[in-house]
Amino acid sequence: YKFWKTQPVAKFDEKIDKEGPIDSLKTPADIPDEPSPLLNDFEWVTIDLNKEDEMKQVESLLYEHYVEDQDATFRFAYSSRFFEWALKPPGWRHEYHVGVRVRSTGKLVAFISGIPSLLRVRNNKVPSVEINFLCIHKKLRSKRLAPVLIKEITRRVNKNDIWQALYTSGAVLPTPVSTCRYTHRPLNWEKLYEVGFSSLPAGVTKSQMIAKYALPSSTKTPGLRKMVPEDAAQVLELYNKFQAKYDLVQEFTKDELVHWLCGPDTQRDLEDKDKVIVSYVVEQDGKITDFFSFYLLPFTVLNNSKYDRLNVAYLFYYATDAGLDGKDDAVLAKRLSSLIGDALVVTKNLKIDVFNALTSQDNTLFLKDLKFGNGDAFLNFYLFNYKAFPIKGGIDPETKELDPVSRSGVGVVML
Ligand SMILES: CCCCCCCCCCCCCC(=O)SCCNC(=O)CCNC(=O)[C@H](O)C(C)(C)COP(=O)(O)OP(=O)(O)OC[C@H]1O[C@@H](n2cnc3c(N)ncnc32)[C@H](O)[C@@H]1OP(=O)(O)O
Ligand SMILES: Cc1c(COc2ccc(F)c(F)c2F)oc2cccc(OCCCNCc3cccnc3)c12
Repeated sequence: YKFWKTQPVAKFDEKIDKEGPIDSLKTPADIPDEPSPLLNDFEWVTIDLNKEDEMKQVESLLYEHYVEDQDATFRFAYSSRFFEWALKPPGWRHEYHVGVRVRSTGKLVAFISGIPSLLRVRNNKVPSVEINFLCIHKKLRSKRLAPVLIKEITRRVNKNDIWQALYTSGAVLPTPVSTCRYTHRPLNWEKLYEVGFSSLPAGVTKSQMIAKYALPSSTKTPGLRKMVPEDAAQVLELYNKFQAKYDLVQEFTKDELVHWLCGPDTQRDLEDKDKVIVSYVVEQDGKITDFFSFYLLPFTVLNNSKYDRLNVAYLFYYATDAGLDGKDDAVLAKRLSSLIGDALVVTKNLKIDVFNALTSQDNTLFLKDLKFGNGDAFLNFYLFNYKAFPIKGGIDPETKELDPVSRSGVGVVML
């Protein structure tokens, strides 16, 4: 850890006595006005995501060079439409969209991004940024460029008097504040089998697997309907009450909640199947008692003769007033199984192939019941320049199996 050893992050197995910033003596005046030097052939740029061609360049860089599964069978296919949502929430800043170009050709070869976020870590409010989409062209890997990108976005963020960050990664780095497990609920099992994601257990036929994952064609929750921006005040109140139980939470203004759950203004009138974010509420007697949301982010299927794309939905934020008294988990589990069960029906009808969820939030209460299978990968949550006691990730630390009893303290969902 030649780079991470030099950063204000908790060292591995470091015992901490209290929670809070690690470095807290700097002010923006201490921060350099200039970026670190790059190798001569390269130059720093601020990407202007309001320019279609620059948005396209970010999309293309990540389309070819972003996160793959370890067998290099699938790669995330983030689109410009997704970045309009993920990288331009209320309060977004151009300077947090950092690129590296080849000086002579202008080719974009690296990117890293940040968005402003007000975190709550247990009882402390932590103004921060969420760092995501760190990507270096495959031909420029293992040249220590990642630390340079991380230092540059840190410099730009510090200049604005922000000193903490939240990020996730499959990579193991010093030091996760929480670790969650990937889980998957097949919707189109046959396609998952044909692309090599799902396997056929011994002694089971394909039609038995297809029957196992069958779903009703319509939802069952009375009062379930699509969310509209006018619902935001009630949804925000419900979200805040429901998320109060978690240790790591992203706090939203009403405008931020509308952005994250209803999408950018420009995408409001799209059909659900073309949206990046889909949200539903349950309204009973004029009162919103529940909501759920999921985002749509496909995978490119690498070298498969029949399919080149996998349609994936990811569970995003949800809440129900069934769980607010915190007394009876059985009532909460039953309500969530029914609610998220309807989310499966909605995504199946949108021709989604698999519905993904982490073991965060209250998910371990319903994952088994709804036939989510455990993935073989984990997502680590990290805080930059902030010491925090470990936060439960919904899995048993030893066995890595789901932990429906102590559940998770992670309320935030990263894209
Ligand atoms: C206050 C504001 C603070 C803001 C900043 C907060 C921190 C944000 C941190 C970033 C959050 C990102 C969140 C996401 O986007 S996670 C998604 C990351 N992107 C991908 O996985 C896409 C495909 N992979 C690549 O593009 C490259 O492999 C990347 C760019 C990932 C590394 O490039 P490369 O493979 O060419 O390596 P290197 O030679 O340049 O550098 C090697 C050094 O980099 C450390 N490394 C490797 N992978 C990661 C990683 N995912 N997070 C943090 N550090 C990482 C590694 O431990 C080593 O350091 P050390 O072991 O020597 O110490
Ligand atoms: C990613 C991901 C997976 C992998 O899922 C599949 C992989 C291959 C498939 F063929 C397939 F059908 C999957 F569903 O299952 C998940 C379950 C819950 C949440 C998941 O990802 C949350 C979004 C992670 N942000 C992207 C990212 C990923 C790694 C590091 N940094 C950022 C995932």
